[in-house]
Amino acid sequence: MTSAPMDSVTVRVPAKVNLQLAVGPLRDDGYHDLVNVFHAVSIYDYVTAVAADSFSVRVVGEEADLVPDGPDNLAIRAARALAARADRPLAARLTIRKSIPVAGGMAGGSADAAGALVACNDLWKLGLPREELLDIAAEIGSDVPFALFGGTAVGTGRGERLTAVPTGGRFHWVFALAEGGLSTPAVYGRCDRLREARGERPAPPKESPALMAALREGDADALGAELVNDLQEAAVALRPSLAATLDAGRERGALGAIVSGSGPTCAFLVAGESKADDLARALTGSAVCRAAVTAYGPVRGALAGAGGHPVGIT
Ligand SMILES: C[C@@](CO)(OP(=O)(O)O)[C@H](O)COP(=O)(O)OP(=O)(O)OC[C@H]1O[C@@H](n2ccc(N)nc2=O)[C@H](O)[C@@H]1O
Ligand SMILES: Nc1ncnc2c1ncn2[C@@H]1O[C@H](COP(=O)(O)OP(=O)(O)O)[C@@H](O)[C@H]1O
Repeated sequence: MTSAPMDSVTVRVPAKVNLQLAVGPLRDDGYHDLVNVFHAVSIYDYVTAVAADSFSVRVVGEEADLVPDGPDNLAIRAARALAARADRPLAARLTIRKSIPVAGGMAGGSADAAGALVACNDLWKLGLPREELLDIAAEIGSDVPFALFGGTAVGTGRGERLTAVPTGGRFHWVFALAEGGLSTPAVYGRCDRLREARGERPAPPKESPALMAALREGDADALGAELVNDLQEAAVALRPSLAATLDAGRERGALGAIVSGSGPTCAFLVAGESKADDLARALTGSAVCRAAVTAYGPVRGALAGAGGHPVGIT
């Protein structure tokens, strides 16, 4: 977090990829119980809050035109919820600088909500503690608490109840960005229907011990083999071209290839930085994606600088 001048606060918030996304049965409230292993990666949105007499939001960046600038914007909802919790007027000028792909399965909207919470908490000098910010975050969306938390963490319940996961070292990634997004509820819905059609009754989701061991040991080969996403089949059913994107990464030596969350971004785990550069170059020149970018994880969440981040993560 940087604060210059005094009445302006900028917060950097990371994207996520899901290393394990185990989806349980549909609950009565319309959500699914999950074991959601989140991993924060070095693709960032920046949220700036500036002191003002009224409230306004500006979104800038490559896909800014795809982001709602009204009450549906998750950052606006977050700022509003924070002001209500603190019983103070909603007054600030927010600027959201986007690099996280929109509706890409990398939780960019959640990142902006987390950024707005931390930036406004600081700008308004509310001093709300980490636990209270996490609580407000969970009201905004299932993925928002993790954008505050960062690092690598297991989310249970809807994905909002977090426990940090220890990791050994840094993992290198390539993300193949797609043209156009996928709707998260539509992907969950397709997952349910595919299961119903097969007569499947999903078991309660369980953490993968092999994945946890690979993370602890910093073993990228083992991690690549253990990546799993229960939403992948549904995302590919809705966007069949993703099968070729995943294949393209596998054929070019990725240690693991997976749809990120509800997609359509595809994530490739690779053996190091230079392999990431090579794969990103190869995918960028191919027809299987709009663009490919490199990143590493784990990185800190939006609470970094507010005393909330796990130690030892950049
Ligand atoms: C799939 C995941 C994986 O991390 O993220 P994305 O890949 O979209 O970023 C998340 O579960 C998305 O979390 P988020 O985008 O915050 O979802 P929410 O706003 O809470 O819910 C949007 C909708 O997704 C579905 N949903 C979400 C979470 C959950 N545990 N079960 C669900 O069924 C519900 O249909 C819900 O109405
Ligand atoms: N600040 C925001 N940035 C991006 N999308 C947002 C934002 N606020 C609300 N949205 C809405 O949330 C939807 C999902 O966006 P996003 O969080 O980027 O993707 P995903 O849920 O796939 O990770 C978008 O289609 C958009 O309409």
